[in-house]
Amino acid sequence: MSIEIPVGLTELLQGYTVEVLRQRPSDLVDFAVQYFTRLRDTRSQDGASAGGKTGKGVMFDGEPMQTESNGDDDEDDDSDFEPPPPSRFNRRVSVCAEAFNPDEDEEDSEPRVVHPKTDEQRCRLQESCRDILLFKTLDQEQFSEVLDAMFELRVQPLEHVIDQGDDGDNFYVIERGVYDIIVMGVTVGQYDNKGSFGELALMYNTPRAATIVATQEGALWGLDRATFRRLIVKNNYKKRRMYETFIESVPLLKSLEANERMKIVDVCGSKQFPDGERIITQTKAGHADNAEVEITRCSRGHYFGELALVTNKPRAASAYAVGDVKCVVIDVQAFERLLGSCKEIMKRNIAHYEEQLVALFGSSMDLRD
Ligand SMILES: Nc1ncnc2c1ncn2[C@@H]1O[C@@H]2COP(=O)(O)O[C@H]2[C@H]1O
Repeated sequence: MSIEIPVGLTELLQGYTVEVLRQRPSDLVDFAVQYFTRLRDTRSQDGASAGGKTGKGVMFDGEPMQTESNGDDDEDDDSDFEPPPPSRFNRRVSVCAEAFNPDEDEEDSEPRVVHPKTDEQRCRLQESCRDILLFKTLDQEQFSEVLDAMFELRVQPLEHVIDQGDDGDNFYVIERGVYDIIVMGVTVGQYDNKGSFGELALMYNTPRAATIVATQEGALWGLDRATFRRLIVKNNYKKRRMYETFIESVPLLKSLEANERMKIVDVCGSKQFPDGERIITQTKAGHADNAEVEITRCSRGHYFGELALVTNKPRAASAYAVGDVKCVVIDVQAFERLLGSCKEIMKRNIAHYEEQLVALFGSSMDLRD
């Protein structure tokens, strides 16, 4: 007898299973009722079918859980010096739950992975990696090792680069193409010709937290799990120590749990700007004569750049470095994922911005969403 599996059943059950593994509910049936009710409500609200677009709302309200090792060591066996580009169709399949402890990581003993590249490829790769925050704390030698290990990947429209629930095989940097981010069947965001994804499963040894689908033909650079862990995750460990005290002192982040703050450290990078350099550029029409007027000055522990992300509107002001400036930066997807609970605090600040504008210009701009 042949049994036909209905389209979508596997993804549906996989989504549920991933959430169970992440949240470990005490009652699986109650949890299933909540999970599927929420899924149905979200879909009917958005009027979208599975994978349909819903704008920028974030469904992901908890980070993947870090679990203890099950002692089941199924690491990739990357013993070749020049391995063929890892296949997207030959993925790690078991749910891996190793504990995160870079100091005990045995991957240090693995040989270096090198995918030879032409000069032209290396140029394109370097350009794509220029603004990748996770690479910002690498020293020159480590960065060069990362570039050596990366491999080129062409993707076709509708191709799933990552499926939610899978084990993490690679980290990806976008060279070009637009990619949907889908969580539990709902599109929660999009990468548009820049950025990177696929770090969470490799950092925390958890199943993939989202599905990533190419909406058009595109090009990516992949970095294998072993190299990612050996260089990026280990470096992040040091980064945690470096930024811990600073992040703890930022008033906005005080409402977060300590482990939530550490996740911000994991994905943040630092950027330096010389005196006078423009850090963000106003893209929203300003006041009548368009002359630039200083509204305020930010100093250590303050934040800026959040308004456009909270309101989904163009940048309402420019920011310039006064003296040499070092900023801690996170990208928009991490902002959505990790700072959701701080958004209310940020929104409260909008009233303050509006008051500043009224004081300066006699009227405010429409800053709200
Ligand atoms: N809201 C989101 N929830 C989960 N993952 C996201 C989200 N936005 C972007 N991603 C990326 O999607 C990737 C899916 O694989 P990973 O879980 O390894 O890492 C994830 C993140 O890099």
